[in-house]
Amino acid sequence: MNILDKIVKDKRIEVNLRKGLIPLSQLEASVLFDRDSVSLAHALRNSRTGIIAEHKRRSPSKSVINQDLNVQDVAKGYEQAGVCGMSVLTDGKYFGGSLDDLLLARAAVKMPLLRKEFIIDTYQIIEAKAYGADVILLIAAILSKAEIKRFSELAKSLGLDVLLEVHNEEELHKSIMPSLDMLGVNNRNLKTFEVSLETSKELSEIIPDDFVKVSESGISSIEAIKELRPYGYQGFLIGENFMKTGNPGTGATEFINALN
Ligand SMILES: O=P(O)(O)OC[C@@H](O)[C@@H](O)c1c[nH]c2ccccc12
Repeated sequence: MNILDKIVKDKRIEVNLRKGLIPLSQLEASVLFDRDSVSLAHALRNSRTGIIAEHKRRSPSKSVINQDLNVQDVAKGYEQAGVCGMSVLTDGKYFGGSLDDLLLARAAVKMPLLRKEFIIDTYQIIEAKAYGADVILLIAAILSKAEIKRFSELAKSLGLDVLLEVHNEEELHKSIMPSLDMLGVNNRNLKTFEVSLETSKELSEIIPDDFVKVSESGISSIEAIKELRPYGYQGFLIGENFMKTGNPGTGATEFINALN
């Protein structure tokens, strides 16, 4: 079984347990459930730099990245750096994240927050809203076309933006629909962990212009961003390159200054 299948298998068990712990009605009664979301797609369209910075403690491909930081400090550092939004990993088993990380980041900053999660059930979208997210990620590799439609329409009805992630042409063709705001091309193959910016370049041509294009993973230099911009990318999702340092906010500031 490849790692992605394993993650999804564990996720189904986890979500079923969560549903038993916290009923939907309780999530919907959360204070944050009525909060007006802020749009990441809008921020990216109006940005000169387009950086989305991620909070990621560890990953299956890298194991430990940085376990010593405080998510609120990281969030504030990113916001001060002037990033367009922050991605918060909420998967515990493989990435060392949690919904509490999302909640704490929400308490610390006003910028758009993306719940970075393997979403396989509508329950997780209600959770995302209840814990303060503005954006959800949907991964085409683990969803059917009908699920992408149902999940993205639910997210839109809650005022959330949707970032749909693809890795190849087939996933892209299956996914194009009006209920998506942003199309992300993951430069890392989630099944093999191989990283190549060529993936973003190749798929850019077939992404319709109505979507904000985001290039994800393996971006570690200003040059990479300059290389990707001519292909129409307005968003760049960066995790490890910032998180591996003692102060991710400083890393993000240097990056943004160099791009401006
Ligand atoms: O740390 P990187 O290489 O900069 O990558 C960030 C982000 O793109 C990556 O964490 C990611 C992209 N898509 C995902 C889906 C699930 C978990 C993680 C991811």
